[in-house]
Amino acid sequence: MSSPTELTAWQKLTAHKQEMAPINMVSLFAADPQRAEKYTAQAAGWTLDYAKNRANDKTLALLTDLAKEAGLESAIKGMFSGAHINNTEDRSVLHIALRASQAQDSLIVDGVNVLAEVRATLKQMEKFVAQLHSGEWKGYTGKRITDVISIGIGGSYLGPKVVAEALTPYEKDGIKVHFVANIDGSDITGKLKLVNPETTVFVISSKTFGTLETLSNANAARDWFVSNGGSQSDVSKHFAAVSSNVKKAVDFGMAKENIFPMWDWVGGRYSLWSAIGLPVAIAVGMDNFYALLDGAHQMDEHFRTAPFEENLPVIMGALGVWYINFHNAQTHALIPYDHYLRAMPAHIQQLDMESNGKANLLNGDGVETDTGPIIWGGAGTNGQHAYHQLLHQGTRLVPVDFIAPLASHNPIGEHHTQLFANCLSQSQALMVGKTLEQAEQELRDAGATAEQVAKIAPHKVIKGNRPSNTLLTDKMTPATVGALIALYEHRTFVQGTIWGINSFDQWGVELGKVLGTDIYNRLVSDSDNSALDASTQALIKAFKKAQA
Ligand SMILES: O=P(O)(O)OC[C@H]1O[C@H](O)[C@H](O)[C@@H](O)[C@@H]1O
Repeated sequence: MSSPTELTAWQKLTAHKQEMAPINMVSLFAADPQRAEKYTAQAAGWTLDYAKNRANDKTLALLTDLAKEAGLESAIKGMFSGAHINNTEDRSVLHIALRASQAQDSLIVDGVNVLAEVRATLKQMEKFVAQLHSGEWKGYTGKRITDVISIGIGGSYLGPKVVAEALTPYEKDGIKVHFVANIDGSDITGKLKLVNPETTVFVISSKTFGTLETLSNANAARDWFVSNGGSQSDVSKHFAAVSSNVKKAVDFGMAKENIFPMWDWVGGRYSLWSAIGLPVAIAVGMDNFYALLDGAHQMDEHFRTAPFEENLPVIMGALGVWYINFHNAQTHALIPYDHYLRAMPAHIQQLDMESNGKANLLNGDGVETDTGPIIWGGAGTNGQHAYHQLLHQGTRLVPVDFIAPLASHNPIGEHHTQLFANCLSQSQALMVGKTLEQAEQELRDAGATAEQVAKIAPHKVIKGNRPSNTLLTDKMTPATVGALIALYEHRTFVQGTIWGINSFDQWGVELGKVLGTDIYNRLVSDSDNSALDASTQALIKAFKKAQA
């Protein structure tokens, strides 16, 4: 595809931006009493309120046109039918298949019924999880398993960790799940201190079984295991793997039946729905894991079938494009008002930034527009006492997604009502702001002198007109958490399709890996570094001096 800037709708949106410039959101609400109702859409247990955006009916119609002109309808069909939409790796993109296997019999891709493979793997997971929880699975001294340490990084870590945390209220008793990712030895050292080799199982999650961090941590875990009572022949009782590289996992010492398959049509950052989600299934049980898959499937079906005007991923994706490309927004914040979802921004950060951090169109030409924004965020209300100042009065436009459940899993005192009030007040404050007159009046009411009013009031002005979406659900359950993450996956795809980029490869990650190996070799040898830049040479020297 050629640049989206050549699309008619893009050009109309450029002109429309000028039309909209003098209009603020408050006046849009005043002009249309139906606005809140009209700009609300629902799917898979979630309600999206997108009324607090710099958009009117014309904006939304043009954004829908843009998505259509960019080929989103056929891109969605391509994804759901298993077309090789990941064109640089010549692969299908089928995370949707991982959550369709309970609802649909077959999906034939490249001659194979991928849903049959998915179902077989789910059965294998069921067995493993049941054996662990029933105590049938025993450690090398005959004791039942009390702890599982999941070792993986990137998509083989973030998704499972974030979902396991999000589903804390659903944790089953008896087995505690821990996560290790970083090559920093402090990570695994800290976790190993918490567990006993006799009662611990390690799940090594790596699609490639070739990722440096994961292999180093897996080796460290095995060394710890055999130097704390276990023997080499016991390794198979205490180690399982999730990987598409069975040979490497067997070479490590895993029993074949404890290796859970993955497929090249699942991208790392979309893999939590596969056996990469095994730690989640262990933590909350297979019943809840199936509910998670089902929630995501509900969102898939909505995305696949709902008209664009009512389609949550399309609305959110297109509005994102509106801010990134027509208002120069550089970042996008996710603020969950739910303690258990506090790490969600980190998962969506990988999902979105690794997917849409691209500068080439599908045909290889350079893009002419900005693509993926910087995704960031954190739990409300904590952020209100940290970075929200910039959201309200900073010079940058930061569109925000507020995410909140209507009911809490821990309804003590007035906590949840206060939490929810804060969530609503933030989106309201971002939109409404405070005028100079209001600030002056406020100061006068508080007894300030005329001089104080003149001095302080300008600092209290908040321009407002800052956009946000609010996503509400009754309660955070396995199904609603699944649907929420699927919503962001599809939103990412919508934006990538509008920009004409491939959201499913990640070539940019490779250079750092290659150079990392090169520098490592230099740190452990007396190599001639004179050809390197002076800064890197000096830093290598500093490290070597410290080791001497
Ligand atoms: O699962 P693995 O093969 O170990 O990969 C782990 C991670 O490594 C990479 O560097 C990729 O950028 C991620 O997308 C991937 O999830």
